[in-house]
Amino acid sequence: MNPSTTILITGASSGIGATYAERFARRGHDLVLVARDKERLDALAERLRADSGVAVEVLQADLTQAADLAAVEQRLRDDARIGVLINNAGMAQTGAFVQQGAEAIERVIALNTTALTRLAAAVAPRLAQAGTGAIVNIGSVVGLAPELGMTLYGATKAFVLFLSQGMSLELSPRGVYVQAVLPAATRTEIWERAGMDINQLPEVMEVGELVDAALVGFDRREAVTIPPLHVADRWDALDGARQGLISDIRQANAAERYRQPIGQ
Ligand SMILES: NC(=O)C1=CN([C@@H]2O[C@H](COP(=O)(O)OP(=O)(O)OC[C@H]3O[C@@H](n4cnc5c(N)ncnc54)[C@H](OP(=O)(O)O)[C@@H]3O)[C@@H](O)[C@H]2O)C=CC1
Ligand SMILES: N[C@@H](C=O)C(=O)O
Repeated sequence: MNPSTTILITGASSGIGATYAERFARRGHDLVLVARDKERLDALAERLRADSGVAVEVLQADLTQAADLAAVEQRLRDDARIGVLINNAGMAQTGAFVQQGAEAIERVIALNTTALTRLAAAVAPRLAQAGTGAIVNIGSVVGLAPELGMTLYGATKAFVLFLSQGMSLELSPRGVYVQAVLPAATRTEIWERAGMDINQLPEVMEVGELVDAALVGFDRREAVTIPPLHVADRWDALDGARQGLISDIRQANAAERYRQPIGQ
């Protein structure tokens, strides 16, 4: 990737986003860092400028707020230097589905799906026009596993995977790389913010290991990168089975098992 490409990272004030910022700064890229906590963003920006000599701009935004989201969209549309979007900002949710209140539902969907989709949609036409660039969407293995007990959060992450796969099919022929990254439990603040104790989890990946693995997938131009999945064939088999369904599910007549017996 051209080192003059600027990378815009959402959720850059901590965890996975801050680690992406550090790694891309080391690669010599200028950065635009987006999150709500300006003090933390400023401190990170100052450190990255000093350590790596790159230009780092801070864009304070609450991506669940219309005006802030619109400002980041505008920046992605207008700034031709930005060639990569790391669509990372997200929040988790705890509790059973029946315990979710309207406000919490709105917030998690607004951040994990609406903002992510709108930012991708803001930058994609310009990248497609230029025939280059990349969009990285951070999903989660929870989006593959309703059994993990995070129904609402997992649903937003299933959305991220579907969106990324569709975007990849549409945009890769136009020169734009789209990657879905699916971490499993990773040591960041997301757990505490959602009121969960990370120490209760059996397996937790360190954030540096997660982002470095995601970047190996990025450099290989993988469409879906699942750092904790050791046997890559398992994903290939799952996705292959899904693709195998496509011709089967496009039928004009209901399947035999759904037909009413004649006379009833
Ligand atoms: N850690 C894990 O176990 C896993 C994480 N993920 C995903 O990784 C992504 C990053 O999370 P992670 O680094 O773990 O968690 P963190 O809580 O450390 O980071 C979340 C980031 O999102 C920002 N953010 C939160 N709310 C908003 C908002 N309303 N507007 C703008 N920015 C916001 C936070 O900054 P600020 O508070 O300053 O706004 C912070 O920079 C998320 O999408 C998450 O779902 C996926 C699988 C596993
Ligand atoms: N962020 C985690 C849940 O809170 C996950 O996706 O595993």
